[in-house]
Amino acid sequence: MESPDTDALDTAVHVYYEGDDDPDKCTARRLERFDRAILHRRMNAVPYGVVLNPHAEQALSPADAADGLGTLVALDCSWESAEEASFSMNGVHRALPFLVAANPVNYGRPFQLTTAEALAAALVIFDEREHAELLLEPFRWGETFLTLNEEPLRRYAECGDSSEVVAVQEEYLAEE
Ligand SMILES: C[S@@+](CC[C@H](N)C(=O)[O-])C[C@H]1O[C@@H](n2cnc3c(N)ncnc32)[C@H](O)[C@@H]1O
Repeated sequence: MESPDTDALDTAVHVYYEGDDDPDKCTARRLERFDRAILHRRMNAVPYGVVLNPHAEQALSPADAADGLGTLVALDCSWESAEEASFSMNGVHRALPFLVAANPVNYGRPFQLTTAEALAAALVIFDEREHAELLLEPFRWGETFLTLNEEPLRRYAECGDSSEVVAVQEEYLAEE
């Protein structure tokens, strides 16, 4: 698999890597290996951006693309250590709306996405579908994530702000 032409990608993808999860299953390390994301092992090296934080009060929307100065940040750690206090990076913190995981560990489970799935979802919401496809290319289940969430992702990407995203999300939650 070739490295992507990074000049063609708009949003820069960064990950703060805590390294407490199973290294063989870790999606952040695979993103780094295939030049899909930049990993940081020190918190003070993480750039300012939109921080994907499941504890954030506000849902991610297309309106956040400009606030993050073209930078997306995820925290790669185990779910056990992903408590609120771990998300101390500087930036605009946002939670992803209802989406389901496609990875074999959590297939079909809502909200608890891998780092790669979360970053790809944010890119689609920021209208960077091709970038999301490239990011997920190194994963067997990558395309499945986009197919499984095709409709909600398209609808979230059409929203104007966070409250519209939450209104769309309510429809999916009501079906659960
Ligand atoms: C807790 S780590 C788990 C990583 C997993 N070990 C892996 O290999 O991908 C997943 C990260 O993806 C992002 N993420 C996942 N689900 C999210 C959601 N619903 N809202 C916001 N960010 C989310 C967060 O940055 C979170 O810390």
